[in-house]
Order: sequence, then C-alpha cells, then structure tokens
Amino acid sequence: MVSLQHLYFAYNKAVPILEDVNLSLRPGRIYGLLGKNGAGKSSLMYNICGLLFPASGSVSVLGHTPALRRPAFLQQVCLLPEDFEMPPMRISEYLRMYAPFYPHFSHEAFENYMKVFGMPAQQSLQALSHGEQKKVLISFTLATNAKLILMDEPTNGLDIPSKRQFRKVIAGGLQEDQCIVISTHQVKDLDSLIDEVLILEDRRIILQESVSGITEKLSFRQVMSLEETEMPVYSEGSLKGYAVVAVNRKAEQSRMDMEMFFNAVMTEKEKILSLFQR
Ligand SMILES: Nc1ncnc2c1ncn2[C@@H]1O[C@H](COP(=O)(O)OP(=O)(O)OP(=O)(O)O)[C@@H](O)[C@H]1O
Repeated sequence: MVSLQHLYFAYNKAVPILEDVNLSLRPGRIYGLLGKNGAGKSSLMYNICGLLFPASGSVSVLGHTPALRRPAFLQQVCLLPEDFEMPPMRISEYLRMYAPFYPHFSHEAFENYMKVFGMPAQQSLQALSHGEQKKVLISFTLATNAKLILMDEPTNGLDIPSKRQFRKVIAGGLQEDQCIVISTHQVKDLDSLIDEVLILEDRRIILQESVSGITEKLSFRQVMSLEETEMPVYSEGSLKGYAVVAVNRKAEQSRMDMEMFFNAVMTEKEKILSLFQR
C-alpha cells in the first residue's frame, strides 16, 4: 500500500530531516510511528500524503506518486494534522463542503463516531473547544473510509475519557483494505491498538516490527528485584519494584509495554536492534 525507497527530505538543503528512509506498509494494519520530538514524524507523514516532496528517492502510495496530488490519489488518503484551524461554519456545512472529496464517505459512520465521543452532531465548529473540534475531525477522518489514514498526534488535547473513546472508534473502524498510521508520543494511550511499531530516529526508520514479533524477542515484566530477571536489557524503577524488558529466551508470553519498549530502544539502541536484525 505504501512503499518508500531511499527517501531523502530536507526543508533546507543544509539540514537533512529524512535520509535513506525505506518503509513498506500493508493494508489491514495499524502502525504506530514513534520518535522523539523533531525526529521527523510529521515530515514523513506529509511526504506520504504529498504535502511535502522528497529531495530524492521514491514514494509510492496505492500505486500513485503522492507529490502529483492526483484526485484519484487524494480521495483515498486522509490526514489528520496535529495542528488545525476549523472554518467558521456548522458541522453540517463542513460535511456538505468536505465529505464529497471522499467517494466512500459514510454519514452514518460519522454520526456513530460523534455519538461515541458524546458530541452533538449539530453545532457551530467555532463554538467548540479545541479538543471537541479534534473529535469532529477524528470522526470525519475515519468516516472518509479512505484507504490510508494518517493521524498526527491524534490524542493530543483529548481528555482521559476521550482517549478511551478514541481507542474504541479506531478499534471498531479499521477495514481489511485500510491502513492507519498514528504518530504519537502518548504511547500509553494507544499501545493496545497498534499492530506494528515504526521507530524514526537518526533521520531514518531504525525499526519496523509487529507487536507479536517484539514480544517474541523480548519479555516485559514487573519484578521486585533485578536478580529475578535473566538477560535484562532495560529497566525502570517503580513503586512495585522494577519494570523490566529482557531477552525472551524461554518463549514467555507477555504484554508489550510500548512506552518501556520505546525507552529501551532509545537507551539501548544497539542491543535491541541487534535482536531484530534480519
Ligand atoms: N516548515 C519547516 N521549516 C523548516 N524546518 C522545519 C519545518 N517544519 C519542521 N521543521 C524541522 O524539521 C524537523 C522535524 O520536524 P517534524 O515536525 O517532522 O518532527 P516530529 O517528529 O513530528 O516532531 P514532534 O514530535 O515534536 O511533533 C524539526 O527539527 C523541525 O524543526
């Protein structure tokens, strides 16, 4: 569905942002794009949807070159940006104006998502708080039924109940021919949703791995003492002892803690990446 080969991107030639990025994304999956502030997550997403253009390398999305921004491409891709400003109009007018860009837009699904968020469907956008506007945009983005949905920090600005509602709408919203990429720092909000993790660091994707592939190689445990753990790779002290990421030598089953995993990769990059080299 998405194939990036040797992608280079810079806002200013002297400061490369993405260098030799290679990536392949499949339908039916939810990808979590993780990286530190300024790693280039938004820039990568904007290259994928054709709002920014690579200096070199190729980007192919659903058989299209995004930079050409052909209507047949645009109607299959929807980006939820991190920052946005809503036009001064009612929700119904917004739908009348923007839904026709997406031939598979479902008004019924939009209303259902809005209901899950506890949002009234008839409102002036300007009368809503920023978090409420975001709920409208999330509902709109999912209701487009676009084949590729890119969400940049979707849970920023949402309160705690809304984050739960967000998980609910995403979990119920993905169809087999769709792919969702979610860029986030707030990994705790999303770790139950994500099928595959992408880590952007040092201007490239240093790791692409499914959650099941990660838990096959690593175990995530809570222990009282570090001596209880064989081959710990990374640990964090907690009130209940230690949260530990260890090499999974005994094929233990554990639930992945995405925040621990991200911190482990950032702190013990070489050790962890060596486990996933193919
Ligand atoms: N319009 C721009 N012009 C010049 N540099 C930019 C521009 N937008 C972003 N940058 C720079 O590109 C780098 C990557 O930014 P980007 O927003 O893609 O990172 P990010 O991983 O999404 O960051 P964050 O997690 O903080 O949102 C940063 O160093 C940023 O300062």
